[in-house]
Amino acid sequence: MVRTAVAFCPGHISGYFKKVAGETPETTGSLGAGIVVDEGVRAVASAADRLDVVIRRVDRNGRTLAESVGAPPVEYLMTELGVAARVETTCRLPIGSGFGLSAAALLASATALDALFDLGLGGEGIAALAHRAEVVHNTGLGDVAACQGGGVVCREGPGTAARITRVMTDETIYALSFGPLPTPEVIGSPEQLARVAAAFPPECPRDLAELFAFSRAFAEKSGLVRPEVRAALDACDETGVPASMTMLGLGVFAAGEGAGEVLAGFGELFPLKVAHEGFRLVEVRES
Ligand SMILES: Nc1ncnc2c1ncn2[C@@H]1O[C@H](COP(=O)(O)OP(=O)(O)OP(=O)(O)O)[C@@H](O)[C@H]1O
Ligand SMILES: CC(C)(CO)[C@@H](O)C(=O)[O-]
Repeated sequence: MVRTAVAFCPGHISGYFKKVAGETPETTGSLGAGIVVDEGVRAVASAADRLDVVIRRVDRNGRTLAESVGAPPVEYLMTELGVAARVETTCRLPIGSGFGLSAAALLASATALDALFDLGLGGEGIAALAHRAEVVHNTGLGDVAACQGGGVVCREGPGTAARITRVMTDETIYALSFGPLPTPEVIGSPEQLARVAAAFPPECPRDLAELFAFSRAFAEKSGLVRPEVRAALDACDETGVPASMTMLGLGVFAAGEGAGEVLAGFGELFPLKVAHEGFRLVEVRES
């Protein structure tokens, strides 16, 4: 009999953020706001005699578009937990493009490993471990905290135990990606982080409209907007579509009437719904 555990975690589009450097990974993270979206990462874990991670990106029909082996943050989870497993992750959205997939992969993988080995971590323990893995590997700051639940989220403190407010909406979010913007290059640069901090809006958005307004002002002031993103943002401005840049990726997210039509002209469009819940166990099966 082979026992496998399956878990899922939604992705997170960060609209704006400010790094908070604490004494420990647990007290390090970010303040900011974004949208937890219904596309994310599915992880399947099964016991193995060595650490084995396979990453798959698939199309809408489940056909494999790309596959790679190895993921240091996920391997870190297993080392910290003292377990060996094969973890296969699957996602539809592009990795490294501002959809928070490293965090989603960590939360889904940790949830699956916890269930596979009956570790009894609990939701808070899983989130704390995943957050530590992100911070240690410089692959994110606030996405794990955000993906503990759904909604339009505002994080008011660093780490997974800080205050987070969530506003639900049924609006469709349209996103597209022109390619990756390596997260470590930005959050590992004191100069870039200083510009980000100077651009940070201190208040939480009360609704989706304010999230776009605050995010766009942040994107412009932070100096992170690249030419390909600029062109798509200009097109949205011309048609009155609220839009901003996905942090941290070369991408755009928008909503409202005409958003899909405007962005479709720039590349592969990802229509997304706002997730109503965060990471979760899907099933444990013996076969
Ligand atoms: N789907 C995945 N499955 C397993 N590991 C992943 C996955 N996505 C990312 N990772 C791991 O996290 C590392 C950093 O990913 P990265 O932060 O660039 O992606 P992202 O989170 O999608 O981007 P962003 O932080 O801009 O939202 C990758 O090099 C990989 O090791
Ligand atoms: C730094 C970041 C934008 C990377 O996705 C995100 O982790 C956040 O909002 O803290």
